[in-house]
Amino acid sequence: MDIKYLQLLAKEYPNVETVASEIINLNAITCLPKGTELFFSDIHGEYEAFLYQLRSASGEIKNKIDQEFCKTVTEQERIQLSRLICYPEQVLSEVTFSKVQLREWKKITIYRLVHMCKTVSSKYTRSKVRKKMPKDFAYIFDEFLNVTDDMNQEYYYAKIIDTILDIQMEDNFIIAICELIRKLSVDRLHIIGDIYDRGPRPDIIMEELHNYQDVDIQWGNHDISWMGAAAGNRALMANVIRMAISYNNFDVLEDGYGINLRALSNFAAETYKEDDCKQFMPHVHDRNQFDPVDFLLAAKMHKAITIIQLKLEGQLLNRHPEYSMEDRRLLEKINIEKNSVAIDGKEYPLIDCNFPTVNTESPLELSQEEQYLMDVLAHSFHNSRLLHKHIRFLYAKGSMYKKINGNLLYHGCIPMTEEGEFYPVSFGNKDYKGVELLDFLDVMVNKAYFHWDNTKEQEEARDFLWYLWCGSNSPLFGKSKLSMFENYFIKGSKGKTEIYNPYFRLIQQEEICKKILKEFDLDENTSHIINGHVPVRLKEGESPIKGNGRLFIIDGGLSKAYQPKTGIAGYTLIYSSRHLSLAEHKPFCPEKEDHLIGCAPALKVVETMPTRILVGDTDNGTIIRERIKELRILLNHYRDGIIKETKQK
Ligand SMILES: O=P(O)(O)OC[C@H]1O[C@](O)(COP(=O)(O)O)[C@@H](O)[C@@H]1O
Ligand SMILES: [Mn+2]
Repeated sequence: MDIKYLQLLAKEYPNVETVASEIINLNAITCLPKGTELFFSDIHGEYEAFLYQLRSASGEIKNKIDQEFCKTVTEQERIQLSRLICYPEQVLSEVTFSKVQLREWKKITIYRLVHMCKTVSSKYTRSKVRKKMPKDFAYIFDEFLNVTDDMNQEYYYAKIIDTILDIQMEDNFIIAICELIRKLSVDRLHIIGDIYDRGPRPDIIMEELHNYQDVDIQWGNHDISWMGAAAGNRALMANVIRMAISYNNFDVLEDGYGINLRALSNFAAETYKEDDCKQFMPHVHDRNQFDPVDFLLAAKMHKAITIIQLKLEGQLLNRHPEYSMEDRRLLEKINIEKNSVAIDGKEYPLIDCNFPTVNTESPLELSQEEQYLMDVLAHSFHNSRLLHKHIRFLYAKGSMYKKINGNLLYHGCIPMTEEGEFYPVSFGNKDYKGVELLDFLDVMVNKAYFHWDNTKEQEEARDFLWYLWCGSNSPLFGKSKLSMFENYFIKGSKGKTEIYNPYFRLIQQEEICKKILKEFDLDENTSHIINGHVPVRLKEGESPIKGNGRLFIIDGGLSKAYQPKTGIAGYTLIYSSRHLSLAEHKPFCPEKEDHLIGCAPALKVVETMPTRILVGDTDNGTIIRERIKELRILLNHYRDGIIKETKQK
């Protein structure tokens, strides 16, 4: 081993005693049960439901409360305790007792919370628990968690609680301990893409994730679309604005990210003055808390930005014949005299033929006003601090795929041929497929945002994010086309079908799932693939479990817009030291008083581990063993006098 590396290590562990105690500590950690991992996908801006599922650890907290207190505490009180752990500020503000009763209630509540905290921390080392503790109460928590049943200790414990109440710090204490219980209930969070679009406030979700310690994200097509918009791709800027307006989500744009929509609003009101914009009515009414927008004006803005997007996409496709998507330059395929459009060789009548800004000579050219309003929007995207904070976070924690503890996570698919071979996708002069394809795309995604030199290469990478959003060979999209134009302008369902990549059919076969796992260098007999992207239509008898349990699709429709299709409100996957379970969520209805009672997910164990999984069996266990090896070498170097010890005072 490199002596220079050992000398660096010696700075952290300067003598035999410090090395020895770290070796003992690390060995002990490998024998603890592995922490619980929670998997989410396709959150789609539904911040209320997501925050509840995250804070309740997908029902795990209530289960633990039931296990601990089912014999001594009523169901009603157990529900109240779980609600308190999720939303302490709110529950504390709601309790109505007399002064004496309130003190009693708070005292008992603190005892119960401390008990819960001990239960959920039992899997971790003291040091790990300390790291998760809110700083303000760290000392008291430490005392509580390590108190024994000895009589004097009990007295000491009661004294601390009385003092907390006497000095009126109990609410702060309760809020802090609830946060600690939540943090200890989930060791690691995996987000398998699509945080953005459709639902009202993805920015609030991003803020919550930003404050979370251990999280990884696998980018979804909707996330990539926002990343591209933030990187400066104007077609994607138009796309994210169009999606937001189509769901009447002005708050995320204006209040959340400070995007200035005034130029768009003025332009739309003027240009589409005589147009009822029927095809462009937002899907949702009354959504915005801040500055609600007139519904008809929203429809006009929606149409205005859609036309701009179609122009910008056409221009982008002109720059990139290699995408082989000329057939998507649909504004050029409109026949104004006949009021029709040619798609895939067929003529379809248009249901909306009012295109006041489209110049038939050069349909893809922006009018002067459109150009101006795009400049205004681009300026906002460039300068939104919060947007860039969130996008940087997506980059820092995100990737095209992740391998972790025997699971392979990615949002959409690995493009395949009908025969089940990895589909080769050409970029430049090279073909990429399988794992190589995803690795290559990861580099491209990073280039698009982080190379600030505005070279042609970066421009290409930025345009490429648009391809990842909707290109047929994009693993994040995985469909033959995105029928945006067709959905707005063609009547009925003809010509609108988006055909899924063969992957989505082939994954029913265990052999195909095993082939993918092998491609990613994972054990084909024990590992799993976890995907999102395609809503699982439970209502129609579809199952989230594919390939004989080798693959899970956990997009069950957290997005409200998709719940009528799926019949439920999403899945989360929970991987504890004993089980892999699917939590099937019911729609989140905060307007109902007892919603948290009806809201508990149905839990289904999909795999029981042959023996309890320990930290030593995880990826982190491998890293720890490596570290122990290095520390042992350092220990020997101290003993042989090759490296000199520094004694601490
Ligand atoms: O239902 P919406 O929000 O109008 O969006 C429909 C579009 O969204 C997509 O499904 C892509 O989004 P997903 O990644 O969530 O599936 C397109 O294929 C489709 O055309
Ligand atoms: Mn998706």
